[in-house]
Amino acid sequence: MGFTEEFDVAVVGAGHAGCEAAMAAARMGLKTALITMNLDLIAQMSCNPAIGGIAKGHLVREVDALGGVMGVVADAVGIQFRLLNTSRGPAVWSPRAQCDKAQYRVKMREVLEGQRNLHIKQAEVTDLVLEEVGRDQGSEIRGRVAEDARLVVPTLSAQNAERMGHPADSVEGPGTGEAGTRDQGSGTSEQKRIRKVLGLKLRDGRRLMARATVITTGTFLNGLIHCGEERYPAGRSGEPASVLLGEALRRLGLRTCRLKTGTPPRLDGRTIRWEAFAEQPGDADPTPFSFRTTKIVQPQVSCHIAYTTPRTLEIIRENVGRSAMYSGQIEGVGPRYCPSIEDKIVKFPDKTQHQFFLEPEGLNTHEVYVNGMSTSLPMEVQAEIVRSIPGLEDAEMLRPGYAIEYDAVDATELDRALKVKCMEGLYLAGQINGTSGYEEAACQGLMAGINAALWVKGEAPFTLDRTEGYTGILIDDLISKGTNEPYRMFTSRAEFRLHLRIDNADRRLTAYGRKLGLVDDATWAAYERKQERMAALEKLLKTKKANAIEGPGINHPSRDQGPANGGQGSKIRDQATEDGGLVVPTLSAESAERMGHPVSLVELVKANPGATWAVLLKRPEVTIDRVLPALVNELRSDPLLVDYALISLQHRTSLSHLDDKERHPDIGHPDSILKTEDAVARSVARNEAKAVETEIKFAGYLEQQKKAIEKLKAAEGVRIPEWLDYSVISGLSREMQEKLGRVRPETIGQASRIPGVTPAALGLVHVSIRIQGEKRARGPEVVVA
Ligand SMILES: Cc1cc2nc3c(=O)[nH]c(=O)nc-3n(C[C@H](O)[C@H](O)[C@H](O)COP(=O)(O)OP(=O)(O)OC[C@H]3O[C@@H](n4cnc5c(N)ncnc54)[C@H](O)[C@@H]3O)c2cc1C
Ligand SMILES: NC(=O)c1ccc[n+]([C@@H]2O[C@H](COP(=O)([O-])OP(=O)(O)OC[C@H]3O[C@@H](n4cnc5c(N)ncnc54)[C@H](O)[C@@H]3O)[C@@H](O)[C@H]2O)c1
Repeated sequence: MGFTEEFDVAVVGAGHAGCEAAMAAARMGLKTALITMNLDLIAQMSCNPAIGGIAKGHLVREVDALGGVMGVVADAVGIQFRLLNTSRGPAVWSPRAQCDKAQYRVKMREVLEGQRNLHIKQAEVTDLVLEEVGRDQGSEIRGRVAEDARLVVPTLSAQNAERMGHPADSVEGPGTGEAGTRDQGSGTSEQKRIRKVLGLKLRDGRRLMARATVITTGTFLNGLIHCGEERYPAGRSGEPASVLLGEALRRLGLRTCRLKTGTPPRLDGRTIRWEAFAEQPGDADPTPFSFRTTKIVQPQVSCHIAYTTPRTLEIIRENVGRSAMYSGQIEGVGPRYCPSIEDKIVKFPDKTQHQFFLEPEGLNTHEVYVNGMSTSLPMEVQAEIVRSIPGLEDAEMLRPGYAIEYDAVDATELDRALKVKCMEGLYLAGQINGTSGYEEAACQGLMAGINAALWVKGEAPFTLDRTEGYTGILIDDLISKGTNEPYRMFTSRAEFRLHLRIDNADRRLTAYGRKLGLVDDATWAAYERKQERMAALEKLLKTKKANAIEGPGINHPSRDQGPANGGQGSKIRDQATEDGGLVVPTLSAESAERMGHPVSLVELVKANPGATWAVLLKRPEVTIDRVLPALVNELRSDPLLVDYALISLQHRTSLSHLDDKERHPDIGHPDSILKTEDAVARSVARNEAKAVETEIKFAGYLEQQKKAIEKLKAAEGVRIPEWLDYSVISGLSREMQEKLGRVRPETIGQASRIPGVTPAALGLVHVSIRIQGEKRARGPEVVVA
């Protein structure tokens, strides 16, 4: 037996899921190992060097609110911040940042190395060390049979076995397991053996024993890269595939599927004729991801917008048969929402051009990411496509695009804690569960790391439901429905969008993070101060009557538009008639006048004598950005509210061009120029104020959603016991038995979201819980001969 080490939690893979999982377990006080193939590629961005974006930004905010690290790291290395979707309501605003890709890795490694209890190791994990602890959920324990996934006999020291709560003799000696059993796709988890993971085998001969394991191997399991007719095994370009671990996981008998994703070519920026493209600068006052970030330190850069030409489309059409995607070479299903360029041309033949973005990969490199041009066409065709775009005639390709196929596990094999149902101590997170995207990976990693730690501590799992966060929605979707294409988060997946905003992620989740031990004292104190600030602002707005107003910018909505006011030609509504995701609560002065509405706040105040600001804020055309300048004196005189006075400051468009001498913030003077850090403070203050506005403006809708949430929670409250036997429920069709048996939903609510499960079937299940429960309580029936 080689060198063996012991840990509480082992995390396999240091991608976006693995980093969060390992940090969470270590911060919860457990001795944690993070094992990854290459230490220099920790938190590598396999593709787009950007974090966030629509709905993904929500996930990053939730990770941050719970005490995760993705937001803090992205803020530290972000080189272009943009708040997306601001022409729509606050429910769907979402932060995005282009990041310095190399710096992201360096910063994440620094964070990991600074964490007590966390041991980072470079190694390839090839196998699991397992023992069998029983069969069927709730069935009797059938003796312990030591075996590993490859049926190589593991041994465990008596001391270690005892520490893990087993009699030492139960794990020594040769295994007698059923050789090579594959229990794949049987549809009835009752038949599955329940096994426990004791540790991991590494390729270098080491063993690493752990009480819980989180596997986060991304696209590496049996990864196969395709570039035109060429194909070869790899985990990502330049990195080996994880073949042995892939085989070991297949032998566990879990249902798996084959998925595909792709990446575009990268260009040398020195060979691009930049003046041919429209520049797209970032926001002047960047919106950070983390509630903890007070300053954006990196110089900010621009991206550029480009379009395909008719010649580009012609080249792709002529060569589409040579794309690995269309030649039949790729079996895996690709991401519908991040299609390759050849996919776009085949699926949308009427579109005459496609937009893409030229994005710098970092501050110290000339490498440029061609966002929107993912492809698996042969390299020479890729070069031709690039050259067909004016401005890229001489562009040199640093790396070609490619597609990759990989194994993913059917997430209906997991419970809500992301634990494999038929295994003890084994958790899966990230792309291995069929998702696509760094943020989708990070939120799962965090939840799996937390739950692995809780399991080791002997505590109940921590789960989130669909009403609490996008993280809860993602996990519920995965474990209830599984996926047969890479799963990506969208705001449209949320039933309660107005309730699940980026601005209130901390209100929704930080108390949980605190309880779990992931939110430190300083963060908690800052969170509490923020709640006080917002409560004070709400109180001011609800009590202060808008009798007389003065101040610059308050009379003309066009002059003081905040980010929510970008919608042009929007229709005014007497009431905000849709949720915050859809309403554009503003109108241009011109159209308001045409429609006979008061556009001047002064006029509005005159027309509503005695009304409080909160009452006026309920009107769609009145926004907090317009109201706060009128309250600047009150804001400045209250230490709790002074930050909100920042909102009335003006700013320059490009922060990176600000000279120190020019920076002289003078709160209350609207023509002051902001310092860089004030720009962040301003965006933070604006988002807080916007949150208060949203709560006031949409109070009616929020109340309605609250009722719907309570209803959903009631359905979630009806638990389906693990012992429920679907096969004996009279009237339940075989199809329903198969669907319910495969997922084994935890609640009636979850059962209702399994595709194809009918209300009638739910009724039968509901009744059977009682009938079978009473039967169990009576005990086995005695048959008298
Ligand atoms: C080519 C490509 C294109 C992509 N395109 C898109 C896209 O278009 N849209 C999109 O949303 N997402 C895309 N992604 C996906 C995005 O990169 C992932 O969703 C995200 O990185 C997943 O995070 P993760 O933590 O699950 O895995 P990863 O970030 O892939 O990390 C996996 C980690 O596991 C380690 N590892 C693997 N096997 C072992 C082993 N046996 N032992 C030890 N360590 C191991 C690896 O070294 C790595 O550190 C793409 C990925 C690739 C590779
Ligand atoms: N699309 C890809 O090719 C790709 C590749 C690798 C990874 N990913 C994963 O997906 C996520 C990003 O994918 P995506 O394509 O949906 O989102 P994105 O972040 O690239 O784009 C989100 C939205 O912003 C717009 N947008 C794109 N680039 C922009 C820019 N430079 N500035 C401003 N707006 C821009 C897009 O049109 C889209 O509406 C990443 O978080 C990553 O996990 C995507």
